[in-house]
Amino acid sequence: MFLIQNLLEVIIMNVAIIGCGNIATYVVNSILKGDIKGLRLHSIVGTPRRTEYLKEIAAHAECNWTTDVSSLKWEDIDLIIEAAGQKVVRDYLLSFINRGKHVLVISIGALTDIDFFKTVYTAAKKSGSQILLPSGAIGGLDAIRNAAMGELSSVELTTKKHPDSLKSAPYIMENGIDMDDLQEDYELFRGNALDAAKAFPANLNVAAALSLAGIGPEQTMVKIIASPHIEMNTHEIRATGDFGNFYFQFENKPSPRNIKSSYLVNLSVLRVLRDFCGNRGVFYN
Ligand SMILES: NC(=O)C1=CN([C@@H]2O[C@H](COP(=O)(O)OP(=O)(O)OC[C@H]3O[C@@H](n4cnc5c(N)ncnc54)[C@H](O)[C@@H]3O)[C@@H](O)[C@H]2O)C=CC1
Ligand SMILES: O=C([O-])CC(=O)C(=O)O
Repeated sequence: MFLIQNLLEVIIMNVAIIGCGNIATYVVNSILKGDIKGLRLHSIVGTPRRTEYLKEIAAHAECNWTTDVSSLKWEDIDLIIEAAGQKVVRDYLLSFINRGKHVLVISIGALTDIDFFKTVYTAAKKSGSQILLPSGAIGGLDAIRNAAMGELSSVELTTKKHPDSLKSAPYIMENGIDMDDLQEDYELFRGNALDAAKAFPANLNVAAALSLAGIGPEQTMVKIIASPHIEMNTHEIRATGDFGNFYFQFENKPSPRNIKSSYLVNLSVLRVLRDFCGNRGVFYN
């Protein structure tokens, strides 16, 4: 086993990271510190305003910088990490896969469009690409998937976040919701995971991940609460089926670089990348 581990670690993959925000910065730091053996930083794609900080920390890495995904040097890249938002997934994921690249997708909300998901899945089977979907800010998806092998009758997610984390969401803007003077919990949204991931694209990717593991985006029910006194990003999952029922509660610290995202997401991406690179000999799911 020890020998196999060492052999696996010799295989180095060139990685391109899209996004220069919280998750991208965490991943770049992890690669540069040697926390993900098997990955070499090849390219970083960022919007001009956001690249400066990352350029400082990656100053000594021989890394290509670009502001445009289409200008990546494809032939040298093995793995692409999307840490930029659902639009990037919708715009580019299929082209990555058709080129045979492996892709880690963190903005899973884009995959709630089932026709898009099927197209991506079919293309990946054809090209041999692996699509890595971290569980992100939640967990328990193994239990959801297990339960879905039988009759999984209901899956519900209740997400509670501070209004500051939610106020730039399209749903808030479009409905002119003012949360500045909120004194108590306020239910913002009740609907399915498909609509939740669209309405709160930077907040409800968890709903998408949960739904794809279980009974799908249209059947998975979501409640979103703005909570002015809460300090943690809280996600509660309830599921019922012929197995019985379960309840998970996640009380996540917000990431220091982005209060919208839980720090657990960064750890989840790190863990998936380590597993993918074979740094661990055991596959957990
Ligand atoms: N699956 C999950 O549990 C979670 C998923 N997410 C997703 O991860 C995404 C990233 O999260 P954070 O790093 O915390 O957000 P962030 O806002 O700190 O960073 C996102 C970065 O992507 C950049 N970006 C946007 N479009 C781009 C493009 N076309 N090319 C290059 N860069 C682009 C932005 O300028 C920004 O710097 C979120 O937008 C959200 O969709 C976030 C938290 C949990
Ligand atoms: O980080 C979180 O708590 C959840 C989140 O933003 C998302 O799912 O997009």
